[in-house]
Amino acid sequence: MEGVDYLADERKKAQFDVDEMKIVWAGSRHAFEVSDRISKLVANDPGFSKEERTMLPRKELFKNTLRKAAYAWKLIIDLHLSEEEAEKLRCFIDEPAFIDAHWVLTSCLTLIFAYAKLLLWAQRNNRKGGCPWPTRCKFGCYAQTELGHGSNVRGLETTATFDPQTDEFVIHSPTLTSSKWWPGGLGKVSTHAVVYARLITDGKDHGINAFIIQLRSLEDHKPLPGITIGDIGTKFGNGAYNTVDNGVLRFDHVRIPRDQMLMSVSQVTKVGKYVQFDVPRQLLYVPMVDVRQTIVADASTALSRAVCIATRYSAVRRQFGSQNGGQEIQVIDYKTQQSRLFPLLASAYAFRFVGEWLKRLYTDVTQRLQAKDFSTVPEVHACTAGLKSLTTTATADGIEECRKLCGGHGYLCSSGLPELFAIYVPACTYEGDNIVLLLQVARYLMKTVSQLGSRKKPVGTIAYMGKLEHLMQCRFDVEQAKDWLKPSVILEAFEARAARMSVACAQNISKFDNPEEGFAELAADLVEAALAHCQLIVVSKFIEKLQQDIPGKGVKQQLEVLCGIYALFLLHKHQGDFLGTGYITSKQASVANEQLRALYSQLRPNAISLVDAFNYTDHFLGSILGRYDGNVYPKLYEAAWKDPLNESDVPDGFHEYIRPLLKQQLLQTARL
Ligand SMILES: CCCCCCC/C=C/C(=O)SCCNC(=O)CCNC(=O)[C@H](O)C(C)(C)COP(=O)(O)OP(=O)(O)OC[C@H]1O[C@@H](n2cnc3c(N)ncnc32)[C@H](O)[C@@H]1OP(=O)(O)O
Ligand SMILES: Cc1cc2nc3c(=O)[nH]c(=O)nc-3n(C[C@H](O)[C@H](O)[C@H](O)COP(=O)(O)OP(=O)(O)OC[C@H]3O[C@@H](n4cnc5c(N)ncnc54)[C@H](O)[C@@H]3O)c2cc1C
Repeated sequence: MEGVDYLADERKKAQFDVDEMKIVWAGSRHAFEVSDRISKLVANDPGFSKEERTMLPRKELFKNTLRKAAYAWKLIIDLHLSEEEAEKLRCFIDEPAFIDAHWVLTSCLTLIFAYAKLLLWAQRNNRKGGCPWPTRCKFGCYAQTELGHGSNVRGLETTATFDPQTDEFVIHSPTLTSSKWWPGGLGKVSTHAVVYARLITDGKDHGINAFIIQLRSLEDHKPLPGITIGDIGTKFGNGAYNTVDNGVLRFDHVRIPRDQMLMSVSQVTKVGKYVQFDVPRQLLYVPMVDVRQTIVADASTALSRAVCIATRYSAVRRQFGSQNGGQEIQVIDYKTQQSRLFPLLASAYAFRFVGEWLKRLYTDVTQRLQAKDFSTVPEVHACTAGLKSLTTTATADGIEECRKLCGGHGYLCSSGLPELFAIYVPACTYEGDNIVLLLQVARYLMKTVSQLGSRKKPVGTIAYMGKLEHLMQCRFDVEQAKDWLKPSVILEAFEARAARMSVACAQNISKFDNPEEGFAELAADLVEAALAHCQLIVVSKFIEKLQQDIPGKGVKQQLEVLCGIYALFLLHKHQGDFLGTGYITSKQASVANEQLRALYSQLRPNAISLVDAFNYTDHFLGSILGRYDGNVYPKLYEAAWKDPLNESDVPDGFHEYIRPLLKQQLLQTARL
């Protein structure tokens, strides 16, 4: 970095080896090197400039995204980038694009293909030597959601009716509400789609299945006969997610060959016989599990960006307290600023580690699926659904909090925060609404509690339920603030809270004659119990990370501080749960808060270096407030003049609208 470093004094305060922390954040030395190299490649290439993105009209914006995607594609080929490098390229280009759904979702379709040797379509194409979907010469999207049906997948209306005469399925959108609505990449780019539709043979409805359907001509890109496609319209925020062509799609009796059904869970034979395989139907939902775990991994990236911006700016910004004409106080030194900012910094690290763990859990389940072992599917579904919900809600709220932490300047697009929020906030909705997903976790927990008496021992993330008797009775028996730093103490507190909340829900449900009615009535409590369970997972994975060998001067100590802040901040925020379930007393809660304040003070000198450890380029941050060198004011001033409104002193429309008003006012004044 060239020029004066206005944050140099802050950087000198660090009590740990920042370079080693960069490796912990990246996951490994290799991951760091790839990430560092690719982020610099993107930052130094004017082809990936993000300037003016928030000022472009939609059509120009979208065209620019197509240009960037094509350019990225060319780089991947010319530079022979590996999958890992290409994935980093996608991340650092930092522009949601039609291609995201293609990359993310088609990769898990590969899994379905690999798993299901039953896939006739794939077999046929392999025989010919051609490459079946997914391939880089076609663009795909994931067309599940409809105008009238999103969360309730079983309620989808699109039909796939088998015609044994021609050995084809007839794909149809019978109502307006059955129009596919939202799929990213569908509106203007995709040539193919994985379409979820109700399978009908011989007049019988067999529920939802997936089909691969060509949508557009590979010659002139026009929709194929019987297919209507378009973009669904401009979305929230300037720039932001408007780079993506979320689309609408209708079918008018479109015919596709029988072998374009994804026959991983069931099959339709040539004579129209429906055969269900001896595998769970939930395998059809595996793509959602895959994307959810990716979203968890991405949450730490989005949150850490916002936190990096807010932390650097909080060290630059000064308000009040000037003595004898000296400098005012850095806002980062206010305890209120620390109590809002540092838990977000700790959350970014916590989400990083839980994301790494979830990836391993997901890799494990994919290997098991190939060996036809479905035993861990329910747990992986609960973990991906719950952690997707927890991390995206906290990240979206956290980005908005960072905007507020930056005062008025945070509201400027040049702070990078409004666009980051607008791009990120739909993560709370896509790939499953966050409340709907927590209710899935709650179902899993209620099932676990109901099976506790049986011989089935709870394992994995619900293993703690196996010691329910102890967790229902134990009391927190330490008095000193520093006791709250012991991992065993923290863990037991979170386990007892989660277990007690689940058991209370189960007991209340059992008071209803109909358990489904009880579940519906108690849904709000169940969501809180599910959240408590998910928070326990995040805390326990952070603690597990600390049990590893972590090299580098002071690195482990900083992570211990962050872990303590994450856990004690949650304890403070959800004090009602911990007190209500009777595990701690109000005195102990207040002692925990005392410890939390002490941890904020320990973190303070390391704050800037802890965000430097994310190793983000200024290009990726896209924020004047978060600049590495802290040179905020001159750059804000300079940027203001680049706004199109400042191209002339007298704005367009002045002579047309304002001047006549001024004249009128002058006349009125003269008359008086
Ligand atoms: C890197 C970022 C890129 C970002 C790109 C973003 C692109 C966005 C794409 C999308 O948004 S795609 C569309 C995503 N849509 C959804 O997520 C819909 C949400 N709804 C659902 O997932 C499900 O319908 C449901 C709400 C989870 C379940 O509904 P329902 O109660 O009707 O149950 P069933 O469907 O009958 O399921 C019963 C049984 O199945 C288990 N289960 C549910 N989902 C899964 C799953 N994904 N994996 C494994 N198992 C699953 C569920 O727990 C039940 O189990 P049992 O209780 O019977 O044991
Ligand atoms: C940017 C973006 C990209 C997307 N990309 C794709 C894509 O590529 N492919 C695709 O198929 N889809 C896509 N989607 C659609 C997305 O998956 C759905 O919008 C999402 O699953 C939520 O469903 P919904 O819109 O039906 O919400 P709804 O279910 O209608 O939610 C509305 C409200 O009802 C509540 N609610 C719903 N059901 C329950 C319940 N059982 N109990 C309690 N409360 C409930 C919710 O919490 C929410 O508050 C995308 C959406 C967005 C915003």
